[in-house]
Amino acid sequence: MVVLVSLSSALRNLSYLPNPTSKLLVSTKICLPDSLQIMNFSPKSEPSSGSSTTFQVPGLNSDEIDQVGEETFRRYSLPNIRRNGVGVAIVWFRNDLRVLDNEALYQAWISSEAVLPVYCIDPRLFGTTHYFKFPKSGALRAEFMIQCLADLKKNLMIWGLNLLIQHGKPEDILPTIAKAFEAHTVFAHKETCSEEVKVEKLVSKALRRVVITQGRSSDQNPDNPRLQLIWGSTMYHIDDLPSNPGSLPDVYTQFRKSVESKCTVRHCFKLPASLGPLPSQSLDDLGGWGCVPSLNQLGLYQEKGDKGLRFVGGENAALSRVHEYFWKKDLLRVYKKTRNGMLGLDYSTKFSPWLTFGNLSPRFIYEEVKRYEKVRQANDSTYWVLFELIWRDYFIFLSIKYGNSIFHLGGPRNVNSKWSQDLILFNSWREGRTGYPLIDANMKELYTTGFMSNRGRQIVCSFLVRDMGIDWRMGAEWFETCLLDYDPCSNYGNWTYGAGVGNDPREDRYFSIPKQAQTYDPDGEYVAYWLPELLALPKEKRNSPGKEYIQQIVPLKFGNTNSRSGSSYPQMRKQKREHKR
Ligand SMILES: Cc1cc2nc3c(=O)[nH]c(=O)nc-3n(C[C@H](O)[C@H](O)[C@H](O)COP(=O)(O)OP(=O)(O)OC[C@H]3O[C@@H](n4cnc5c(N)ncnc54)[C@H](O)[C@@H]3O)c2cc1C
Ligand SMILES: Nc1ncnc2c1ncn2[C@@H]1O[C@H](COP(=O)(O)OP(=O)(O)OP(=O)(O)O)[C@@H](O)[C@H]1O
Repeated sequence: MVVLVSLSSALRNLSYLPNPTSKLLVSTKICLPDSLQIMNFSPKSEPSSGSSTTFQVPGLNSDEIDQVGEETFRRYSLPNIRRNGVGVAIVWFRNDLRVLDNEALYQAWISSEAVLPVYCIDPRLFGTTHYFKFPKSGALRAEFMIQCLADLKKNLMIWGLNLLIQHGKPEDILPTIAKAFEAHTVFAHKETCSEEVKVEKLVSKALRRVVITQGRSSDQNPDNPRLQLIWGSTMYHIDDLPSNPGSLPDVYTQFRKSVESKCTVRHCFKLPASLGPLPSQSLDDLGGWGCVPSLNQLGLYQEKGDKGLRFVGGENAALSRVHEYFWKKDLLRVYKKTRNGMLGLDYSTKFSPWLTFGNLSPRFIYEEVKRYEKVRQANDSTYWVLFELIWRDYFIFLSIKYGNSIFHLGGPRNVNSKWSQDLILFNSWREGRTGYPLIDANMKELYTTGFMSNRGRQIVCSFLVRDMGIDWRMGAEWFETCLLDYDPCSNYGNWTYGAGVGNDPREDRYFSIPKQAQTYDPDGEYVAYWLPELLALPKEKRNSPGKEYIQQIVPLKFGNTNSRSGSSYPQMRKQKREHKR
């Protein structure tokens, strides 16, 4: 009856089904690409200059990851809860690839007798970016997504369900499935940007055309399935905001103070003992459950990077990273002091890729911070993780307030500036060949791993838009391709902010490279890690190697000295106004 079997045993027996209650599941295999058949977690210690190994995030082995998953799910289980619904409900998984604190999944379960979880591999995700036609999803992010799907399928099976994986547009797939399964509702999480909202509208419209006749009594159920959208991506719920998103303050600090004083964070949704059963209908007409795709099947190829961070996708890895960062390594205690680092696993939480795919709920992080504050200590650092998550909320809500203007050149403030689209300059930035080690190292890290620190992102953004004068959207779209944690709201929100077309009260944010290097990479450890040719240089020369490195492609806007001391630059006046985020 209780379906919560050991994650370790489920992994070991990937081809068997842990839930004996479901007829459909018997003899079904989790169909995984070869690269996922054995997830071999091999944690390594911290990176150091010159080392060329990859470092897995989280740095736990597979048994530890399973154990953390099991313990967390146990803490969040609510075995006595009863469902009271009828018929079949569909869960359309989008950027909410988790079981815990997933309100769409919970609502589907409570309002039905059987739940069918579905994921659509939408070809539009693998098209090109809007203006500059870069790949819309780089191979690293696609690989992370594949891992998320495999992990979700596994967790759903543990809870008595499965994941139907289909290739195609949700507006084509969901109505067909709703019809075949006579579903009364498709539950999904609401998104905010126009591309995603457009798909929601198309799905909703297509569902309205589906007429379900069989087995329904008209007084109990509507004739056609409906799309029920649920809010679930932010820490503060949209319905709890002090005003509707259209009237929210433009400036972050005002937004933060307002939500902190007037709102509370809702509790996470707990889990019943089983989410099953699945609907009794056969999936034969749909070709079975579908496979977790391989990178090849998505038309992508990724050379294996041999250094830097390697994130593991999925909810179990996400929960394990929270456990590792907060409890095992006790790093939450010092987060505020370390968060501006650039090298290694532990200077910051690294939660962002899992937040983007919804493997991790921000409310869960909030509850873990509060638990840590009770059990261990509360200080500036414990608060600061929440402070940063409010930045994330802020950009999500701003995307509602400002709509498509966050993607436009003039940004939300419709600023009219001159920008260049010089491809020689842009490509030198993109490929890490600018002649500035701090820029080049960060861009190589992004390309190799799909990740870059927040400090690095601010520096390379400032360099591209302020020193090179390049159209900020080129930078934003390259980030869209490469980042594992790419999220339209945070990405375009931060880029408009950095380019001076967003809602930053300071319009002249300039990050001086020599000053940044001196403060955040004083011994050149970071640049030498990504640019091993600098290793042989004395530490103080690595960020200002002169002729020992490639020629600088542009001078810096406020002086081009690479002196280690930041105090004598003509740009100091500007630097004092650098916004410390
Ligand atoms: C130009 C630029 C582009 C960016 N693009 C993205 C993006 O596409 N997706 C994304 O998630 N973040 C983006 N960020 C924000 C930030 O850099 C990353 O969230 C952060 O580096 C992720 O690392 P972490 O999880 O270790 O962060 P931590 O420092 O540990 O912060 C914890 C969490 O707070 C949130 N957070 C922190 N800083 C920000 C911020 N400035 N804006 C929004 N949320 C924040 C993230 O969810 C993060 O996981 C961008 C920043 C810049 C300057
Ligand atoms: N999730 C998303 N990720 C990236 N870009 C998005 C997303 N959602 C919407 N956009 C962008 O929003 C814009 C669509 O808005 P709009 O209709 O104003 O554009 P458009 O008229 O096609 O663009 P333009 O007139 O600027 O060429 C596009 O730039 C599109 O790429």
